[in-house]
Amino acid sequence: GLGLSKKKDENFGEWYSEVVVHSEMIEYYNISGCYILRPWTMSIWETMQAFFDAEIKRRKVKNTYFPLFVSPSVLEKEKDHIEGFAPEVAWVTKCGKSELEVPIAIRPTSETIMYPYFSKWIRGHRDLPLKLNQWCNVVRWEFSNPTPFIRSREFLWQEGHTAFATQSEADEEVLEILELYRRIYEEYLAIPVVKGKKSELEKFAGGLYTTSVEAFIPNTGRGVQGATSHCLGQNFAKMFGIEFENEKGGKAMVWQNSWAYSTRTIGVMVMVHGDDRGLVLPPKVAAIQVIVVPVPYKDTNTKEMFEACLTTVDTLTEAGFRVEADLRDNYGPGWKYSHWEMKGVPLRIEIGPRDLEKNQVRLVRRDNSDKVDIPVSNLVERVKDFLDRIQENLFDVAKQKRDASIRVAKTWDEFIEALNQKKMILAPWCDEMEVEEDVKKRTRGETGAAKSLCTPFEQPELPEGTLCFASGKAAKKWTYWGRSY
Ligand SMILES: O=C1CCCN[C@@H]1CCCn1cnc2ccccc2c1=O
Repeated sequence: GLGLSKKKDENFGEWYSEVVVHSEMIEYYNISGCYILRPWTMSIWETMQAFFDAEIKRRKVKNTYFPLFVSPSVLEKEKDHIEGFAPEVAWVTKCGKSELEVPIAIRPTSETIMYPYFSKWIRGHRDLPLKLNQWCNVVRWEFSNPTPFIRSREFLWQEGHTAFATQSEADEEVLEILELYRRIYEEYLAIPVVKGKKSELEKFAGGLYTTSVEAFIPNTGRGVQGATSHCLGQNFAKMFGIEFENEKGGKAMVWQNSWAYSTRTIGVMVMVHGDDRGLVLPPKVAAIQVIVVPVPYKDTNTKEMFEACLTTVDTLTEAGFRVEADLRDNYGPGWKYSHWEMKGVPLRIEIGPRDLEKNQVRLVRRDNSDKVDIPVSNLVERVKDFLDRIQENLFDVAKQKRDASIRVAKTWDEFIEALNQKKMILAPWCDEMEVEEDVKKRTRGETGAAKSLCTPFEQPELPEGTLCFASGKAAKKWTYWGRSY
């Protein structure tokens, strides 16, 4: 029947699995770690894609499409780039009944697929900057517990790959793209994120430095890397011989970036905003922002009521909202309320006999259940106001909960205490890699070790003499730590 059998605060993992299925976003698939993305998911993905694609096109990034398959010699071009990831690479070893001479890898990311051609296409400084992006799927055959959207063996993403003549151009773009990722989370998904730099241990090993937007799930006390924007330096240029003749006629290697966000964003949204009645969609990404439900009484004139519903749909559609009416006569209003609440539709409009008489409608908010009767004459402006308030409120509530989950820790004991209370920890750190490795060892447990999440660009004051929470050495920076997905 309708309704969730698990509560968010009691059994988060099962609550999450139920919500993504009952809201008709996901269908489980008979291969572990693979999921069917249903239209309710794809419409969210497409809304974010429309925003991001338009923004990168404004920045003269061009979309391209490279093959899914990569040969081993190319994939393993740079040992240290691939070694940590090798176990996750999926291979095609046969077709039909015959073995392939040479196995072929399925792309887990496209650096090694693209960069031989960057080398071929980039000859002179006029070929720069080269800015390409592709919207595609990637495959990483992970073995840690699969979770819809958050950790799947195949996922959709965009991967941007750019090449510049100078480091400063690359540095500038890294942060421009990171700001777009912040906007996706904060302005579309209504999720607060921290912008920062990854540690040497957590960064993309093939790159120079990694920046990221970090989200947090208060219920599980886990951080989640929301999106990444890497400066690759000249590392891949050296590997693949990507050099150009500069204005002075000399040879120089290019400076590169790569950046991505994926369908993981959607899982974070479900986790942050969902409640015990199901999904809660921010209006900006909701496929249906307003659902109109007739509330017929025993002898009501349903014809007049349905007409009022359809007129409401037309008026709001013309005003630019995504609105539908549920006029199915095989379900009652109560069933419809639960159904559309489970699917997270931000605003419901009820039209009953009394509403018809008074030429009004009832608005019901999904986020806080507020309801108000409004005259039909004010319909468009009140619906716009309600949807804007829902979008803001979802962000404000999520930010309040995230901020309440942050603890400052200056000593190891304070750190462990906060970790056990499922907090995101801001701690002064000496920035030594061995110390971070030690923290991982000392916090290893059945729910996973703590790791650094990022060093926020917004650094609080670090008084002279502040000591590292883990090593006792002189602290160099404030860094966020926590368990993570
Ligand atoms: O994040 C991004 C942004 C988009 C382009 N790629 C970079 C870095 C990807 C790092 N990575 C991540 N998993 C992998 C898994 C198998 C093989 C290689 C890799 C791998 O290189």
